Formats: sequence, C-alpha cells, structure tokens
Amino acid sequence: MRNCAYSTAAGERIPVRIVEVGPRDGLQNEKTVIPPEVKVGLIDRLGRAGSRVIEAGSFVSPKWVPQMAGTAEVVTSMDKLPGTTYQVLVPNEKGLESVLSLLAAHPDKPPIDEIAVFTAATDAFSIANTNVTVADSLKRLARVVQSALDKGIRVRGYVSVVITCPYSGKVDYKRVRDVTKELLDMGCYEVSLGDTTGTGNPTSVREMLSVVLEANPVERLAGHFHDTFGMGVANSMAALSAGIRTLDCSIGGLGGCPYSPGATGNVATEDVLYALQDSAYSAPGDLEALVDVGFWISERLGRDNSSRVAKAVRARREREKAKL
Ligand SMILES: CC(C)(COP(=O)([O-])OP(=O)([O-])OC[C@H]1O[C@@H](n2cnc3c(N)ncnc32)[C@H](O)[C@@H]1OP(=O)([O-])[O-])[C@@H](O)C(=O)NCCC(=O)NCCSC(=O)C[C@@](C)(O)CC(=O)[O-]
Repeated sequence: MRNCAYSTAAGERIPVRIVEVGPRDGLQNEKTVIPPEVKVGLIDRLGRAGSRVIEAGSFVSPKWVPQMAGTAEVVTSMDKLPGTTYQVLVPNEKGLESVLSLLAAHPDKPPIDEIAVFTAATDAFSIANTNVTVADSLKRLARVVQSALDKGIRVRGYVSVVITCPYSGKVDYKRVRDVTKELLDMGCYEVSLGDTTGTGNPTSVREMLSVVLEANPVERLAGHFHDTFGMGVANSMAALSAGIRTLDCSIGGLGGCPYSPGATGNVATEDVLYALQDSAYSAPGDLEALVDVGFWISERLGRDNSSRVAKAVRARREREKAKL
C-alpha cells in the first residue's frame, strides 16, 4: 500500500492519523435514500484504499437522521479489515445498547471497534442536534462513556461548533476548552474539535486551539473541519502546526451536518492527503485509489465530487490518456 507521503532526504516524517468520516458525517446529510449495499461498498473501498480509521455509521434516532437507519446491517455486512479501526457514533444509552447487542451477537468477529459520542460548545446547537443542553448532554454522555469503558470499548468524543454556532453566533472558546476537558475527564481517549459550520480560518482555528490547549493535552485532540468557506485544508495545516496529529476528513468532501444549515461537507480526504505530500507529515492512504473511491460514491449519489484534488487528478488522467 503506497503512503501519501513520499520519502525524501528530510528523514523521518511525523505520522498523522486520518479518521475517515465520509460514511457517517458524509452520508448522513444526503437527501436521497442510500441502500445499505452502497454504504458497505463505500466502507470496503475505503479500507482497501488504505483508510485506517473509518466512521462507519451511527446509532441515532432514525426520526432525527433517517439516512443513518440500517447502520447495524451495514456494519455486519462490511468486510472488516485487520489493522483498520471501525467506529460508530452514538448519542445516548439506547445507541450504546444497539452496539452492545451487535457485539454480543458477533463475539468471534466484533463488527465495531469503538464508539464516538458528541456534544457541542453551545446550548442552541446541542438542543437542535440532540434535544438537550450541553450540561444535560454531558450528564447523559458520562453514563454512556462509563458503560462503554466497563465493556472494554474505547470512546472518542466530538465537540461541535468550536468556532461559530449557526444559531448563536461566535463561540466562546473557553466553553470549547471546558467541554473538551469534561469529555476527556469522563474517559474519551480523544476529542475531535468540530468546525461544524466551516466558518473558521487559520487565524480563528489557532486562536481557538490556544484556548483549548490551556486545559487539554494536544495529543488527545483532533481537528474536524468542514469546508464551507474553502478553508478545510488551510485549517487542517494550522491544526498540525499547533501540534494536532489526528484529522477528520471525508472522501470526496461528502456531507454536512443536518443541524447546520448551509454547511458543506468535511474537508476532502484527497485534498488533505495531497497537501501532506512531500511535507514533514505522513498519512496513510493511497491517493490515486481514494480518488477513485470519491468518484465512485459521488456517482452513486448523483452529486458533484467536492474534492478539488480529485478533479485535478481526473483531468490529469484524461490528458495522459489523450496522449496515448
Ligand atoms: C439524541 C436523540 C435520540 C434525542 O431525541 P429525543 O427525541 O429527545 O429522544 P427520545 O428519547 O424522546 O426518543 C425519541 C424516539 O427516538 C428513539 N431513539 C432514541 N434514541 C435512539 C437511538 N440511539 N437509536 C434509535 N432510536 C432512538 C426513541 O426510541 C423514540 O422512538 P419512539 O418511541 O418515538 O418510536 C436525537 O436527538 C438524536 O438521535 N439526535 C442525533 C442527531 C444526529 O445524529 N446528528 C448528526 C450527528 S452529530 C454531527 O454530525 C456533528 C459531528 C459529530 O460530525 C461534529 C461536527 O461536525 O460538528
């Protein structure tokens, strides 16, 4: 498997972990119903193209996010590759119960390795997304995290709207810092900081991180940048410069958040891998193969591929073919 960073005389590269959120964050916002076999096809192709951490779906209320119904079928049908971590998002104890029943039903081949829980930096977003304030969501999540840890399941955390909230405007970064700390203190191994609206730029991302880092170790943070204003790659690089070593990305730039009107998908996986080429960082994933995966899923969804790099690679391939 080729790695996106090529070796140079510069020596050892700093490994960056990429969490591929396309099958969950990407697909959850799609309007058309996506059959489970397409979701499975996407996850399997991502794994074969070198994605090493894949968020495969979510166990949320199908009334709130219909597109994620059927996650149980998806995770029990996918080809779970050794060396790849598969996670699902859960909002509450009911979601965790679904995960635990699946694990109990498949003791020899657990379909899921870990879960992710989520809250927000503002009450307005938390209520829109999960029907409870941030304080109430943290109480609920503390129970979920403890139960998961008791069963030996690792838990990742998300904080949404770390820069701007679509309902209450500019976010107080101290709130991001404190909510992040609560998630880490309750046992999340890592917290992913979500610029849900994609309004951040490298300056605001750096400012936000400097406040969050007052109370949280950088090695337990991840960056999750939506690309609404085209800043996803720049913000990812700013996060790496601040010491973050895990980035969430979405193949083909799929997605958006159902509770962040107008926000586009996460920064495209292909764009981040291209930005890391020949840099001080290395990340897993075969860029050429991932470009194919991005076009494969975009075609199935009848949508444009949002990755600038994928489009440029396709254009280069067409030029090369024309020369033959
Ligand atoms: C949290 C709730 C459930 C509260 O929703 P609620 O309506 O307050 O919950 P409830 O307990 O009153 O239950 C309502 C119904 O949902 C069912 N239900 C309840 N829980 C579950 C469950 N786990 N799985 C399946 N069904 C569930 C429950 O059984 C009941 O069914 P009924 O009796 O009416 O038939 C709801 O608000 C919800 O599901 N929200 C999820 C919203 C969501 O998925 N948002 C997108 C993910 S977060 C995100 O994208 C941001 C992130 C992470 O990517 C980072 C970033 O970019 O910012």
